[in-house]
Amino acid sequence: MLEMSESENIHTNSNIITQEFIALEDFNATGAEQLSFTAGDTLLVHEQVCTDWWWAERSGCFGYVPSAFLHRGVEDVEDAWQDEEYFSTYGTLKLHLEMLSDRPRTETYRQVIVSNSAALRGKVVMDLGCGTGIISLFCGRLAQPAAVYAVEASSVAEHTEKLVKLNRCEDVVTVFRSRAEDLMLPSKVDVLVSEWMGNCLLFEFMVESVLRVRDRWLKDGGMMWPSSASLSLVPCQAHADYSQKMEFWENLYGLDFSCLQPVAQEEFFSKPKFSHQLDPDDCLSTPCNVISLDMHTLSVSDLEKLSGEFRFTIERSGTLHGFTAWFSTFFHSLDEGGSSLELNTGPHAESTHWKQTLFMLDGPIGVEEGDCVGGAITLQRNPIWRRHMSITIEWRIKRRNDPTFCEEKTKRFPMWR
Ligand SMILES: N=C(N)NC/C=C/[C@H]1O[C@@H](n2cnc3c(N)ncnc32)[C@H](O)[C@@H]1O
Repeated sequence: MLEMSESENIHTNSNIITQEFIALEDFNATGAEQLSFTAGDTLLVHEQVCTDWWWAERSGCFGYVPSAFLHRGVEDVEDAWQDEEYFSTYGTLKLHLEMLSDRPRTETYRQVIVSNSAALRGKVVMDLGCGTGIISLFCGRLAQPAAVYAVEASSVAEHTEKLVKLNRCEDVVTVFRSRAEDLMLPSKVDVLVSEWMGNCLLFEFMVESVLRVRDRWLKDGGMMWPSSASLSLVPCQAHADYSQKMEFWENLYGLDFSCLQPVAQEEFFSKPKFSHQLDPDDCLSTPCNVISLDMHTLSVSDLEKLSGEFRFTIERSGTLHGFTAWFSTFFHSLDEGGSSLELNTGPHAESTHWKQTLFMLDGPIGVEEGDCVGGAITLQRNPIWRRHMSITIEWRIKRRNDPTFCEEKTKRFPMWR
């Protein structure tokens, strides 16, 4: 009769396993014995040959894969959406105060309701993720819709009920405390309005909830507000950030702390910096739209990976420290041929609580007027942590005065996992 410990040794050789893993990002094999895969693929790992390389299978192909790119299956992650934490952050007033204090944001939504007030008469509106209900109250007070469904999953909904009564909208506005995806409604809606935009447009991925609710509850021909959204990018200088976080270590009270610069690079510049206030004078080129989303046709699966190309001509000599991104959203008119309204969170518009997002490169690059910076940006949703993504920027620099020069690099910025 084998002792328990002996039987364990026989059956659990620490290397031989057969376990499903999910690819966190793309891997392109550099040798015949390696196995390529795409972010989100499921791989069957047969043997953890060593710490860094495992023997795995995908759709009948076998090969070595880098273990750092893999994560145990989603069932392993107790809460891929982190809803507990997410909705509790919206349960207090702090974030609502910040959003309500953002005048350009809130005023744009008010303007949308005012300029469509006649067409909203008798319509059914859903305000998805209504928070304190400000957009629903705009509808109830500035237009005459038949009904407004104010949907809010967090505990702030208790306050929303009181605000609806206090502002005499209870006969039009109904508050539903629920995740919008779980709603059972009396009818489909004519208009689905939501303020869902996160850092770099998509962070938090509340947009997935908006699309799912659109597919289930928006009438054919119904209106999405925002109707479309775009992500803009510009090559930029960031002398202040570079000096405060990197040059800072070179001469500290007469001492040399420069050996900490690689640590500073990792700690301060390996992730995007949000709420960055880009000075228009630090734009090295005319910004360009790299991604455009049509909210009437965008699908949830499109959100996994979105990418766009760019090609900038440097318009002023300076230092390329990185790229800055921001978004705009557009609100089409309910009236045929009516003009759209825009909420622009860029450096040339009135500042919003989002400000902009700065992506610092691994080292400043001198650029001259006429140089060309081309490349692509890819927003890759995290296959495990569903509210997160990584942003990869590939860029190459061609110099006007030196046709033989061509520097090509790529950098991946997790936001935030
Ligand atoms: N990040 C920006 N700009 N706005 C975030 C706005 C988020 C608000 O919408 C609510 N919310 C988010 N997702 C859902 C959902 N699926 N169902 C119901 N309520 C939801 C949150 O609790 C916040 O109050």
